[in-house]
Amino acid sequence: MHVVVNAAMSADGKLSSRRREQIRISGHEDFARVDALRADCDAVMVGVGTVLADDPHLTVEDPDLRAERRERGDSDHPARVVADTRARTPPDARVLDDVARSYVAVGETAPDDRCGALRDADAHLVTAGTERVDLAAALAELETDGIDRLLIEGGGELLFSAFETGVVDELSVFVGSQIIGGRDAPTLADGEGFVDEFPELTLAAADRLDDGIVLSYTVAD
Ligand SMILES: NC(=O)C1=CN([C@@H]2O[C@H](COP(=O)(O)OP(=O)(O)OC[C@H]3O[C@@H](n4cnc5c(N)ncnc54)[C@H](OP(=O)(O)O)[C@@H]3O)[C@@H](O)[C@H]2O)C=CC1
Ligand SMILES: Nc1nc(O)c(N)c(N[C@@H]2O[C@H](COP(=O)(O)O)[C@@H](O)[C@H]2O)n1
Repeated sequence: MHVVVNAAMSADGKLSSRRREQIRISGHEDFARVDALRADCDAVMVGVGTVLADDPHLTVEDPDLRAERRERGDSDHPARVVADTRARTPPDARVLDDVARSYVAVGETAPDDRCGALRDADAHLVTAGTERVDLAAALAELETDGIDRLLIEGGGELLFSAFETGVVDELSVFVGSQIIGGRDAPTLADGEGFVDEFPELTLAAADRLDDGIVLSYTVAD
């Protein structure tokens, strides 16, 4: 599976504020770039923290991009995937609506009643890991379902795990022109943090967009 990470961060590296509410960091051009990235993927993944904070939809906005997907035999929208160990995704979350296929990756001890409620909402459950969703195992399971290209959009906890697990092939990050600040505000990679063996990136491009810049990297194996 090819895994692309995309995020938007402030000039001081924050994905949102300490209130963990969605903040518009990207401008129109960057949102259009993200829409094209989504359209190029088989699935878009976020952590349950982002679902609870933002209630995202994770679909493709541009009708032309949807038409191109149909022309190549794909559904209008990529599938949505939530990493959610304890099955906390609300069954009425937008990410579970019927416009696209939805997966929730849960842990082995996720409560049966909450898993049942997610199945009732037509979510496809993938079970992997105990303390936290085992990303490598979950992604391997998704690959058997035809997901070959995955976009992970955040938040900071999930992105750290993705880098820690070594599943990321590419990173693109829009750096906006504002300061958000806050020691508890989410950053691109939160989690425990690395103390050595830092994932190494190769800068492939730096493109000015809106009032910011998109940095595109490949990730060393
Ligand atoms: N600017 C941007 O581009 C973006 C900003 N955001 C912002 O980020 C914030 C949310 O980020 P954050 O709070 O870090 O939440 P995340 O979306 O990263 O979700 C984290 C949660 O996912 C669950 N999870 C399951 N498996 C794993 C795993 N293997 N590794 C890590 N987490 C796992 C955990 O909950 P559990 O243990 O219960 O499973 C964890 O607490 C919001 O404020 C949102 O607005 C989000 C996306 C993009
Ligand atoms: N690319 C980007 N730029 C920003 O400024 C953002 N705040 C985000 N946030 C992410 O987009 C998701 C919302 O998706 P929908 O519009 O609902 O499809 C949100 O949950 C974050 O993942 N992204």
